[in-house]
Amino acid sequence: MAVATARIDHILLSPSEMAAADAYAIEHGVGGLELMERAGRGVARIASDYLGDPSSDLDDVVILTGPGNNGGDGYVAARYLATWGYPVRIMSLVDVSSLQGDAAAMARQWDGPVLPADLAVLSAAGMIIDGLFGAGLSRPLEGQAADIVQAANQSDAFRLAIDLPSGLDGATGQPTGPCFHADATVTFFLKKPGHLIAPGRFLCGGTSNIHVADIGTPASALEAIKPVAFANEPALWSGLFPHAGPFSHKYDRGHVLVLGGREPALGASRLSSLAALRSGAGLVTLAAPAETYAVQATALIDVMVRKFEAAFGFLGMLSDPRLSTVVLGPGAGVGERTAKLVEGVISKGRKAVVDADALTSLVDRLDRVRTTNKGLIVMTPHDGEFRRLFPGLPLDRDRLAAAREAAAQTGAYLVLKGVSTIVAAPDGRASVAHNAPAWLSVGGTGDVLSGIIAGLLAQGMPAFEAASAAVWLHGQAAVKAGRGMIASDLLDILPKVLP
Ligand SMILES: NC(=O)C1=CN([C@@H]2O[C@H](COP(=O)(O)OP(=O)(O)OC[C@H]3O[C@@H](n4cnc5c(N)ncnc54)[C@H](OP(=O)(O)O)[C@@H]3O)[C@@H](O)[C@H]2O)[C@@H](O)CC1
Ligand SMILES: Nc1ncnc2c1ncn2[C@@H]1O[C@H](COP(=O)(O)OP(=O)(O)O)[C@@H](O)[C@H]1O
Ligand SMILES: [K+]
Repeated sequence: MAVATARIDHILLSPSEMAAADAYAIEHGVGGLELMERAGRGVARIASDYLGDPSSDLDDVVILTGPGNNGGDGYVAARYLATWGYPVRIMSLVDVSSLQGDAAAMARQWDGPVLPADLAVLSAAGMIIDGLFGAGLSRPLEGQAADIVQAANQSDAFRLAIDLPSGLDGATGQPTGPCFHADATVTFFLKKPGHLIAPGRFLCGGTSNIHVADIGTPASALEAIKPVAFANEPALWSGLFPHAGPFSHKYDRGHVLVLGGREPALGASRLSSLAALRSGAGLVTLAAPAETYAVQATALIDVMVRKFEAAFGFLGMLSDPRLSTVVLGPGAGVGERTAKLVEGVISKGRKAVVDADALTSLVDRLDRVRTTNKGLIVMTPHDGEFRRLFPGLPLDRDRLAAAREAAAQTGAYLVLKGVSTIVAAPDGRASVAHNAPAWLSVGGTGDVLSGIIAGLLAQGMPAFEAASAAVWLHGQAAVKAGRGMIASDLLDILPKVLP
C-alpha cells in the first residue's frame, strides 16, 4: 500500500522530521514561499472561523512575530486577514530588517502597521496570534519574549498559536519555560507528538481546537522519513482488530488466564477477567489462590475459576497450550512470590500482560525477565511504577523518549499510562492517546485496561496494535460513561465502543 493513498492523518512527525518533510517538499517543486503562503493562509482561515465575520466593532487582531519562519507565517496570515477586512497589527519581537529568507520576503509584502513590543497593546486585543517561535524553538523563552508571552496569557484575547505555542517543545509536549497558552493551534501537514502529549495538548487548546492545514507537502515525503509515532486513533489499528467470523469457535477466539488477586484487592483480577471477555476473548480462566477460591467462584459467572495452592500449581495450568495469554498483577501482592510467577509465565513463552503488583515485584529484578523472556510481554506501568522500574529514564522531561527507551531496554511493549497514555514498541514505534477523560483516574480502571489488552492479544492481534486499541477503547468507554464513572461501568460500556 503506497503511503500516498493510505490514511495518514494519525501520523505524528517530530520537529526535525517535519523539517525533513518541508525540505522534501521544496526539493520536489513546492517552493518554500509557497509552503509559507499556504501556511499563513491556513492560519488566517482558522482565525477568521474563530473571529466570525469582520465588522467595525471587532477588537484588533495582534500577530506576534519572531525571528524565524514562524514569524513569516504570521506576516502571511496578517496579509490575508487584512484583505478580508479584519483590523490587524503585527507586533514584532525583532527588527524587521533582521529577518531572512522566506520570512523576510513575506514581511516585505506586508504594508500594514508593525508595532514594537508593547505589553499594553496586548491587553486591548481581541485576538492574539502567536508567530514568535514554532518548530525552531531551541531554548527556553526569556527577556522580552517571555514578557510578551506572559502578557498575552493574562489578556482576555482569544489566543491562537501558529504551529506550536511559543515555548512548547514539539517533540515532547513539555513547556521549556514560559509558554504561550493557546485557545487553539494551527499546525501544518501533520501534528507533532507535542501537540498530543500532556500538557502540550492543553497548551494548544485541547484536541478539538488543534487544526491541521494542508500546505502542499506531498505525502510521499513520508516514504523517506518512515514515521514511527502515531496518534492513537482507530486508523492506526482498526485493520488488525479481531472480529468473530461466521464460523468462529470460542477456542479460535483465545483463552486468557488471569492470576487471581489476594486480599484486599480481590476485585482487581475480576475486573481484568471480565474486561478480557468483553474485548472478545473466547474463554477466560481466573486462577484463584486457594484461600480466595470460594469468593471468586461465587462472584464470577462468565469466567471460569480454578484453584491453585503454590506457584507450580499456577504454572501447571499452562500445560494447556490454548491458554496463550496471561494477566499478572492486579491485586497479586508485591514480592518474590509474584516475581517468580511472572518469570515462570515468561519462560514458558506465553504472552504476558504485566501490571500493577507484578510490575512492582520486578523492581530490581528486570534482568531476570530479560534473560527468561521467550515470548511477548506488555508492561503497563503508571508513573509511580515506571519511576521505580526505570529510575534512570527521563520521565518528567520526555515521556515519549522514556517509554521508547524502556521498551528498547526490556524488549517488552510499554504502556505508559497517564493523561496521554503512550504505547511504545521495542522497535521504536509509539502511539499517543488523546481521548481519555480525567474521570478515568479512579481505582480499578488500570485493571480493566490490562484485561482488554490481554483479550485482544489472545485473539491474535499484534502487540503494538492490541495495546493501542485497548488504550483507545478504554478511553472511549470512559467518555461514553461520563462523569461519576467507576471501573466496573467500563465493562458494560465496552461492547458499545468496539469497532
Ligand atoms: N519551509 C518550512 O520550513 C516551513 C516552515 N513553516 C514555519 O516555520 C516554522 C519553523 O521556522 P524556523 O525553523 O525558522 O523556526 P522558528 O520557530 O520560527 O524560530 C527559529 C528562530 O528563533 C530563534 N530561537 C529559537 N528559540 C529561541 C528562544 N527561546 N529565544 C530567542 N530566539 C530563539 C532561533 O535562533 P537560534 O536557535 O538559531 O539561535 C531562530 O532564529 C514552523 O514552526 C512553521 O511555523 C511553515 O511556513 C511551513 C513551511
Ligand atoms: N487525568 C487523567 N486523564 C485521563 N486518564 C487518566 C488520568 N489519570 C489516570 N488516567 C488513566 O486511568 C487509568 C488508571 O490506571 P491505574 O493507575 O493503573 O489505576 P488502578 O491501578 O487503580 O487500576 C489509566 O488507564 C490512566 O491512563
Ligand atoms: K508559535
